Amino acid sequence: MKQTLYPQFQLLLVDDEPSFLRSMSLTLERYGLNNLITCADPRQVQNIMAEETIGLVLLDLTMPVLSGQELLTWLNEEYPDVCVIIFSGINQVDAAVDCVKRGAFDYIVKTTDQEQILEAIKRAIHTQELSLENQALRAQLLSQDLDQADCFTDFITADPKMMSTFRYLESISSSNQPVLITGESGVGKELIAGAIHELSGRNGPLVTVNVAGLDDNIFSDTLFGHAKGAFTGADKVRSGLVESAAGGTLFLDEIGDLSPTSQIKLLRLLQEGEYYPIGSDRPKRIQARVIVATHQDLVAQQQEGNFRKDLYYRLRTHMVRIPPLRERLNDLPLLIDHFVRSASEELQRPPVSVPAMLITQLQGYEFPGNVRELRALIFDAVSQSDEEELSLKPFQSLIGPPKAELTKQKLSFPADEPLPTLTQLNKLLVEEAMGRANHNQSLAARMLGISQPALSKRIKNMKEESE
Ligand SMILES: Nc1ncnc2c1ncn2[C@@H]1O[C@H](COP(=O)(O)OP(=O)(O)OP(=O)(O)O)[C@@H](O)[C@H]1O
Repeated sequence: MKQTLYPQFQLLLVDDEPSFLRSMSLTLERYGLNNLITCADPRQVQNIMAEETIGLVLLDLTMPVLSGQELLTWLNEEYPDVCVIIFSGINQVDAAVDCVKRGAFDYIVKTTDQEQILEAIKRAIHTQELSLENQALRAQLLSQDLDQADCFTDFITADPKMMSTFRYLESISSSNQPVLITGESGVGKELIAGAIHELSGRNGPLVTVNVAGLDDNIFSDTLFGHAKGAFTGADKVRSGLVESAAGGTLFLDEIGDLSPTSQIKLLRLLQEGEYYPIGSDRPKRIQARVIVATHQDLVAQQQEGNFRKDLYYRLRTHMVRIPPLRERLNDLPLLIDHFVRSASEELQRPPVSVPAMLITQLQGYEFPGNVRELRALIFDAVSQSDEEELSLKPFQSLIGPPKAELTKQKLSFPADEPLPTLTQLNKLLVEEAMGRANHNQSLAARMLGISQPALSKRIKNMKEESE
């Protein structure tokens, strides 16, 4: 019968002492870790890595010819997705810190008891499995229908709505018409602008201008440039950013904040394809595609008379809305994993594991700052974490203190009375939470450990049942 191998990727055990290799492989196999390759010659590691599918390397620190440190540095550069655990005969803090800085997942002293060694290995396997699962999911979702999935790799998502947005953006990639990107602050509009630019295959640069707070003179000067002597201080010709973006893309961020006069100039630029540098009567042609973004509701802005209707209609030829994070909570695990990895890399720390309850609890949070807020929280949490688990401190004020453990004593059911049904208990809990939260559904949902839409559905069902 064919033996089942575990884990799904191979573990590579490298040590110049054959006796340690033998005893360690026996121990690992005894605990069901049988997908193992051993190597007593560190010079062979490069070949093995190239030929096999290694997910975790257990590496001896002190070896002749090629030290564990050298190999670790090489592995971290060539195979950054592979976890490396360092084994060493020496119990030295300096050595451990150095290895972690070089990218080791953990540092273990050989004399440490076997349980501890196995725990570290299991943790590394778990981290690696999650990461492979996430990679596979993304690859599957991205490759399914997209022709240019590479252009979207910076935007982490597995959300079906975002996938159809990506497909739409692919379909308009060769258009010269403007694209309007809407969505709350921090949802990733700038990342999407970058993806649109890449998709277009234009050779010129992507030039970004935040137009919020620019008065009309600065807007015109920044975008269109000026002729020599156009105004006091204009002692030489200045070409504007429209010209810098020639052959590429001009991305105007925060377009909802554009002044009324600048709105007319932008409309003319889009309609005529021409502009005048300040102080010049010779028009220039725009040779860039324009992308604009805003977190404002342009329809409401228009109705209030703050944004020109004709400009809005010109801009919305191609329009995409990026949903807020609370509308695509399924992306939370992917995003958390991504930010934990980038934060660990940036802070030069081994990756920490993420407590599963964090994701459940964050599903009740509104994320007013969207992905930008999540990113900042994770970076803060990684910097405050101990070696193994992501610190929950930065999340405490959002998700509340850890839930008190429910004990039988706290729920008292008199033995001589019938038990309440689950439906009754459900109703009681919902009513209690809504009362405590002063009828704020988001807050109540957080107390109950469910999402706000899930609570809203329950309340609706309860109402229907009581009618
Ligand atoms: N889906 C995502 N995957 C990875 N990182 C993301 C994602 N969405 C946003 N980010 C990150 O969150 C931060 C904010 O993103 P970005 O600046 O693109 O948002 P925005 O919608 O343009 O915000 P604003 O309206 O405030 O300009 C950036 O650091 C960005 O890299």
